[in-house]
Amino acid sequence: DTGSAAAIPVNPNYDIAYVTPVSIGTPPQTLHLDFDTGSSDLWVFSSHLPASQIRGQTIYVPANSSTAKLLADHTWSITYGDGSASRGNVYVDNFTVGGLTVENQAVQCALQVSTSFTRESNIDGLVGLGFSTLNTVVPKSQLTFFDNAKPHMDEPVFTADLKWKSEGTYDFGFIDEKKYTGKITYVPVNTSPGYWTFTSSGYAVGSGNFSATSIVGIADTGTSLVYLPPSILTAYYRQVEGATSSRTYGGYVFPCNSKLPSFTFGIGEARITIPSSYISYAPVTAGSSTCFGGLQSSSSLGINIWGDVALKAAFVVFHGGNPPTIGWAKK
Ligand SMILES: O[C@H]1CN[C@@H](c2nc(-c3ccc(C(F)(F)F)cc3)no2)C1
Repeated sequence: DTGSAAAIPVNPNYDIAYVTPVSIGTPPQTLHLDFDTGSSDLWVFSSHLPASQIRGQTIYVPANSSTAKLLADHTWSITYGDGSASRGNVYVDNFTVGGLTVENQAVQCALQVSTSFTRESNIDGLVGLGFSTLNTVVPKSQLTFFDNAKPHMDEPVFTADLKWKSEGTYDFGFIDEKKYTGKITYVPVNTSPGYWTFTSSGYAVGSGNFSATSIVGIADTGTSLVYLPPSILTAYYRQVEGATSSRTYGGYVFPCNSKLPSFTFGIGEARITIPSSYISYAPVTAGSSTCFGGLQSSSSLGINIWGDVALKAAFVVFHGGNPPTIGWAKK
């Protein structure tokens, strides 16, 4: 089996997150979910939520699905990197992404979501594509959509082709040669942390020399920006007129009309270059002439994160073989 579905920016001006249409249950209920390789819970806004916590999201109503079954006495609770959170109970139902169906997928129904989820009216929930060891369902943890689908897939892979301010694609079960140029460079993945953790071979700022240095980080489709060690940030932003690390805005900001260098990172011998336009991420507040950078410091996170600002510069293969690997190609 294979599947292919759109990755649609939730905001027309800034790539805060991407959502993908999925079908759940019988008859199918279509929701738009944020595919997140940095977590492993599949949860949705549901009919169990108080109306006060719903603001335009589409909800999943298990009672309206003839194939929904409650997973009795199972609950879940999750908190994301930005402090947003949700919790609830668990059903199993048919779950389809771009023509690829998993029967008896655990669909975690929200009974409570934090205000940041309520405010994000274009996200109806998340599909975790991390390793199933991170799933929060108790007393028995559940498998991700990818783990459930893998045995039925032509190849045990999914690919991310995210795009700057436009619609990209998530493919499941096959690698579309038309979506990239040159070759795909695969590197090992350390699955122990439960994320797609790999080691980049170094970086370069603009047209400067490549600095060969191992950067351990995660490929996280659910994170908007790139978070790297302070030394790399200093090397980058010292090339940007008027750039400062702002306590007010919680990161590097600069005048929106400043000229920005590109940023290149290494995958083995291969090089992926993030264009400067991706790094001038967004005005700090609507209409401001001060912009927030797409590269920020990971010093407060304890982990380096290659989020959407990096991922959308490449075609990325999440290969769920034994052992799993991650592949990067230019496009
Ligand atoms: O936890 C790490 C795993 N991947 C990262 C992630 N973060 C979110 C997220 C999505 C939507 C929202 C909200 F709608 F604004 F509330 C908040 C966070 N999804 O994946 C961080």
